[in-house]
Amino acid sequence: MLGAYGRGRNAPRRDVVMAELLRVENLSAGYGEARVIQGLDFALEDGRSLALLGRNGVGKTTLIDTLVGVTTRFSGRMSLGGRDITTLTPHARAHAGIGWTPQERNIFRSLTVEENLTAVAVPGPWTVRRVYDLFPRLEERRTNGGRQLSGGEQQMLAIGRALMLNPRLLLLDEPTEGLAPIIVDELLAALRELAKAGLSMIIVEQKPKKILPFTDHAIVLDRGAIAHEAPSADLLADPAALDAHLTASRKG
Ligand SMILES: Nc1ncnc2c1ncn2[C@@H]1O[C@H](COP(=O)(O)OP(=O)(O)OP(=O)(O)O)[C@@H](O)[C@H]1O
Repeated sequence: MLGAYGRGRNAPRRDVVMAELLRVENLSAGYGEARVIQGLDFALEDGRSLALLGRNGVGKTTLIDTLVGVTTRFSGRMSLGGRDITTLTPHARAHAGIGWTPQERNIFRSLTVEENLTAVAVPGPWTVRRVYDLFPRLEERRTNGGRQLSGGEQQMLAIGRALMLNPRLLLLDEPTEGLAPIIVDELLAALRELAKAGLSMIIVEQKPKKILPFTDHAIVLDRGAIAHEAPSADLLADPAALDAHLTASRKG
């Protein structure tokens, strides 16, 4: 039987199995003795992007921080490109390919924009030139110090710095939080471009409609567990169901 696109010589191969990039198994973690995320299982294919959704305080940041390696892990394992990274230090995970822009936008405030980008560079497809093409504002501000930048420019620089590490997986924690609408639009356009270019990403966001249009898959967290997961397009097509998943409280 022919698939929906048929199987002519140039028809897209819909049966190609993509390589798995990230696998998380039975992951429980938190801070000190407190368990915040519990028994999480999910995987992400290489070149795909994941929207991590959920209300305040459900554990989205804790999951990101656990992937980075800065929480207390109680159980479970994580692998990146088939390599077990569960017990690696945050530094070693960065080296293994995990890029991270935390909510606090970690940039060197005393360095210029360009120094921020070159200070962390690892050879690969992402160069200062390519970061400037993605964020033209940063090129205009290349000699400005980090503390002279607006909140939006700092966020662009934080993402640019993470890209300069040429990560295999980019983790973005609420990249548009607290920014002016025009900057939010610019940032979302850049993230859409990154997704289109096939960069693997996990993006934390409170407002799903911002990122569902360009991510592949979505997970809704509730009280530290996966309450729902679906293709982003399915959630976008059914706003009532999405709202129900976001507001529902898990029983038990
Ligand atoms: N450093 C910390 N030490 C102790 N508990 C923490 C710490 N950070 C977060 N928590 C707790 O962990 C729980 C989940 O917080 P987390 O920041 O992961 O949620 P979130 O879904 O990212 O929410 P938000 O959108 O508000 O950031 C909350 O109850 C929070 O109080």
